[in-house]
Amino acid sequence: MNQNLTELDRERAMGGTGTVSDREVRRISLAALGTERDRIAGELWSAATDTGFFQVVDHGIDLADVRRAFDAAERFFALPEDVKARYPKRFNSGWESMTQVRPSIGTPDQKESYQVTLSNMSGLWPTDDEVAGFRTVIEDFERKCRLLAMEILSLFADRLGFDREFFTRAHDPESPTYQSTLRLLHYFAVPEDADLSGMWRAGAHTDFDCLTLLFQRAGQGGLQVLPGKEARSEAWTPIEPADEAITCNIGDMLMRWSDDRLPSNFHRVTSPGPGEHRGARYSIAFFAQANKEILIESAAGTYPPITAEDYLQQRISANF
Ligand SMILES: O=C(O)CCC(=O)C(=O)O
Ligand SMILES: [Fe+2]
Repeated sequence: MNQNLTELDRERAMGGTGTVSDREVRRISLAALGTERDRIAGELWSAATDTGFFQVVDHGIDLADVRRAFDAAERFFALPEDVKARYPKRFNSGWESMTQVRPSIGTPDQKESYQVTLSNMSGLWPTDDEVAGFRTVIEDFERKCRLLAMEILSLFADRLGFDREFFTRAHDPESPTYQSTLRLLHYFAVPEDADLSGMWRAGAHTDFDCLTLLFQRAGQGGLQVLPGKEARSEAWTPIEPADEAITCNIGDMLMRWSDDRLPSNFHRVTSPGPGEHRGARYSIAFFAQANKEILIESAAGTYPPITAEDYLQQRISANF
């Protein structure tokens, strides 16, 4: 059922350049999660309610696993176009190149992506001859990201008055209705003489999901964020990429579920400016998106209830 999504109106209004503003990017260590759960939950809640984004370190995903996933992604994107075209995007799985047009800016993101949604991968995995070991590495990384995302969401569940396993049940990977997605992203290198005016590597948007884990590589900057509460300021803060930190975004599903207590935040990826590094940029995002049949309800009635399936359908069709 189609509803008029306020998120789309918000996004359409966010196409300007805005300004750049330094803000503190909170880094939260998860090392003591076993013994200091309440303290860490408090730190995450405070960062998330203030700004909607934060970084986690000591998160339990080994750097070697992150590097293996990036290596697999680079080998996939290095395939000839006609090979990648054997695995075309189908809903939120498979490969696409320059087809995502954000409602904010109306021009295609200057990137290609390959998405993995476990319930919808039939015929979409490259063969071992094309990219050796790809499926094993990526499935393993998806699982590690999912477990971490569920851990972080369980800390929010406590504060929202949900039981600790609430989000884990809502993101069940064994179900054919699973729709959480691991997305590999490749932003193209930019030739010296290219005119980039009006072009974005990724136009301003909020994520459709509950929580995003975003992995960036040192030296490949460009991500800028705008805290949910300060969206009107259009003052964007660059996030310095670091291999060991995961940048976390609250997405719109969780904003709805929390009656806006946890604001989603706008973010975007700029094209290299004059004198900036023009090489390729790779990133990986895990989107925790509740299974299709799950009803996203806001207790105080800020939003009408909607199934996660309808919600995602509408957001995806506004982008592709
Ligand atoms: O590549 C990035 O740093 C951001 C990607 C992103 O925001 C997205 O795909 O939703
Ligand atoms: Fe995003």
